Amino acid sequence: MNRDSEAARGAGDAPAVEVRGLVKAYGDRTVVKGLTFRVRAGSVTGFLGPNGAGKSTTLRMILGLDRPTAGEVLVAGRPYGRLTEPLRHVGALLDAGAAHPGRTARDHLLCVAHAGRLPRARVDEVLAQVGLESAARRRVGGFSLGMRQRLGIAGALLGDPEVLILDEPVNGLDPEGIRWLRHFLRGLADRGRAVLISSHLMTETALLADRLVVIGRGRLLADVSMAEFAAEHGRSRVRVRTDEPERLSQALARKGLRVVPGDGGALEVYAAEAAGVGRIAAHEGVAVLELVQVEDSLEEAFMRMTADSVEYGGRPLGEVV
Ligand SMILES: Nc1ncnc2c1ncn2[C@@H]1O[C@H](COP(=O)(O)OP(=O)(O)OP(=O)(O)O)[C@@H](O)[C@H]1O
Repeated sequence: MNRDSEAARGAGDAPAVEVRGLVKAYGDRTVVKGLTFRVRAGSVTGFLGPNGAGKSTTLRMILGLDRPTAGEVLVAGRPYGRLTEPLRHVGALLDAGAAHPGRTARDHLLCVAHAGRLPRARVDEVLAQVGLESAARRRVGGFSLGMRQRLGIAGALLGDPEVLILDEPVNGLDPEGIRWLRHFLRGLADRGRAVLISSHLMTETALLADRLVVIGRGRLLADVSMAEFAAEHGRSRVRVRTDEPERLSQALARKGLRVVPGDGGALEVYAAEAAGVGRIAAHEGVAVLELVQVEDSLEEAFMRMTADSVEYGGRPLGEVV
């Protein structure tokens, strides 16, 4: 049986990564506080949280680079340290700047393959997979950030792993690079691999992931599909502008709608439909100058969800909710 069908067969069985009650304390400071979540085969999971939420610490524990204070992580059903051929189970990109600048891309990957006792033939395969064949004999020092990301991903793929973990993979990628990454990761997931990508930006995660694990201050805030997150947290409001805002505001409030002042003298009406707001205005005899249905962006929903857990955050000006 080839690895693709093996991995596909794994989909739906045991989770590719299982994080159970994970805790990490540095001295008297606990930065990961009882995290439990799963990363499934066949999906791209976004691991999302504001700066300092504990993402990198968690990834390091998944990869056996840091020891949990409590709890455990299982990769393919076992702790990382008990995997006999770890690079065949999980590949990771934690720091795209890790390659020696004086080495060529190919030599860098040959070193990684050698250290991991992986076949040399994989080097040319992964270079082709990430589209770096033509740059294989160039020194890494001259690479753009996007090329370094591709090289880092190539390194993570050397063992043809079931699980791919990428820390902030979008850093340095231009829109074309992001598009490439989306298709690339989707392709891996479609072939039954589990992909976990960390980020502190919802917009870029939404482009790449079909599942979301959101953390804030070391705690789990959500473990949902992208579609569920959008359905639960995307909020709809109506922006309406009139030359009699006071009167319209009172009329809307009488109907039980929550109204707050918006930009440029407009009113923001929460949990409302534009047609309903238009009818109330007509009934009140107030001229409507602008009437727009506004959907909250996923980024706004994410920021609201993590508002209490931003380490060095300030309160946004004009907060209306
Ligand atoms: N070796 C360490 N010793 C002490 N504190 C640490 C150590 N490593 C991380 N921390 C702290 O743990 C917290 C979580 O850090 P971590 O790097 O895991 O967050 P993150 O979510 O990856 O953030 P970012 O998006 O900024 O990379 C931070 O407050 C950080 O200062």
